[in-house]
Amino acid sequence: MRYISTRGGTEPATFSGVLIDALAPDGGLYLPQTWPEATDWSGETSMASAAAGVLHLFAGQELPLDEAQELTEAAFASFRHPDVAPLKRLGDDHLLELFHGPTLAFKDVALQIIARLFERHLKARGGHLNVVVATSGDTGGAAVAALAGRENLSITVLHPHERISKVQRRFMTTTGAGNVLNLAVEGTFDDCQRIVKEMFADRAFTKEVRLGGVNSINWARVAAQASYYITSCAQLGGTAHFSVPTGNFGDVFAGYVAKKLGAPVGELIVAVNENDILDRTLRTGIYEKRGVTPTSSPSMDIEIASNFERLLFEAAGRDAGEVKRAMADLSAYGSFALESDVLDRIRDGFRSYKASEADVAELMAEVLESHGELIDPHTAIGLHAARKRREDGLSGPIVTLATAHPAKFPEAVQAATGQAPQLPGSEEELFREEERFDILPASTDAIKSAIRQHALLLF
Ligand SMILES: Cc1ncc(COP(=O)(O)O)c(C=O)c1O
Ligand SMILES: N[C@@H](CCOP(=O)(O)O)C(=O)O
Repeated sequence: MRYISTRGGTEPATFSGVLIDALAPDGGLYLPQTWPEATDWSGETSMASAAAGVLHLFAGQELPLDEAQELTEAAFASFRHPDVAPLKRLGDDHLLELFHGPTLAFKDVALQIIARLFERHLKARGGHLNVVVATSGDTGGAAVAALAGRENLSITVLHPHERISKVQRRFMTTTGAGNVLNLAVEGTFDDCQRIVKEMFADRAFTKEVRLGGVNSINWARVAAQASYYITSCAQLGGTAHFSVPTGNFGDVFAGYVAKKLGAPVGELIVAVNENDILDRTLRTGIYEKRGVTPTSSPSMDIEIASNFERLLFEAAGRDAGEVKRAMADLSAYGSFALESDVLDRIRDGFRSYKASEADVAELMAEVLESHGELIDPHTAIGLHAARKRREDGLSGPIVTLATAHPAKFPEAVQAATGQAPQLPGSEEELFREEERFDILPASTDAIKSAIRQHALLLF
């Protein structure tokens, strides 16, 4: 299996190459050169086995199946639930709980795997890697939990200053590990992501510090996340639709990948908060930036949905020219227009719904009252969209991805429900440990020099 860039400017790369590169050298995102033949996943109810199967499919002999299985079992050993991602029934709704990992969000699934893929790669090839990650709250914590203290790896996390929850921040800033650097950027998540992409675009810098990435720009992230779509369909015994709380479009794109691999994934519902750029795009065909508003679901306060580029490439018949045109328009004018045939192809598999802040609070309260369960604001947005879609006539099971534990957003959950969510287990220690982070302007040069200094201390 080889990988190509959505912008068409790179030689086909190997799975390891893509794992280490993260972003393609031409600024595009990697995708398999061709999709593998569809597989029958109907018996695949185990997360470790599904994830191993997917990784082996995409890596081929670079990661034999038995080694992949060992790796995914080790990755999920720290999860609090024996099923890793249990599927739960709530009246007419299905919730896929993806928050039983070390940092209580779905990001743990792929990050625990990627850390082990990196370690395996560095053991075989030598050298070190300075990982950089942009976060709107959850990827950062999951990456820190997965990489803190690992040999030959360092991690720098950029989060938007004062735009994430305290619990999210503490997951990143309290490890005390020497290989972790936290930078609070005076800007939005989109600024953090832009800075990461600008650093990757500077090939001299990338080589100098051996830059690595674990955001969903990294193909291995998206591939690993396809596994829970596969296990959900297997557990439900056939076709399932999915409602996905969406920001950077990585998770919902993983559903598209699972479908490409042969899993009976039905419709993919893009559930968004008041930062509704994706909903507007699916409705009008115009992707247009209007600025980001802070909401009670901060992880989804995103305007540049990085992985939409992968879908655009697919829907445009893999025309890299079309992708380059759209991305150039986005940076020059803050918007781009989809051709009508491209929009039709996207609408063929995807629908979108937006939840207001009032919808989110109302639904959190209703779920507590009707089912005695607390859900987090991101999950509430997914559930809201699933219910709307059912009202609009979609039949068959709709699985809502429960992407975070309610205790990551205690203020929002308590304000909506009157109940304070409890952190499971020893995470309460989070509030005893001292935080370590520096505040920096949203300047790529300032971040680069912080990374250089950190790397010099370590390697
Ligand atoms: C809790 C939570 N829900 C939903 C999302 C959105 O996922 P994606 O960015 O893959 O669209 C995120 C951020 O990634 C998140 O942290
Ligand atoms: N919501 C994310 C934003 C980064 O998304 P990623 O999937 O590209 O890592 C977060 O919580 O950090």
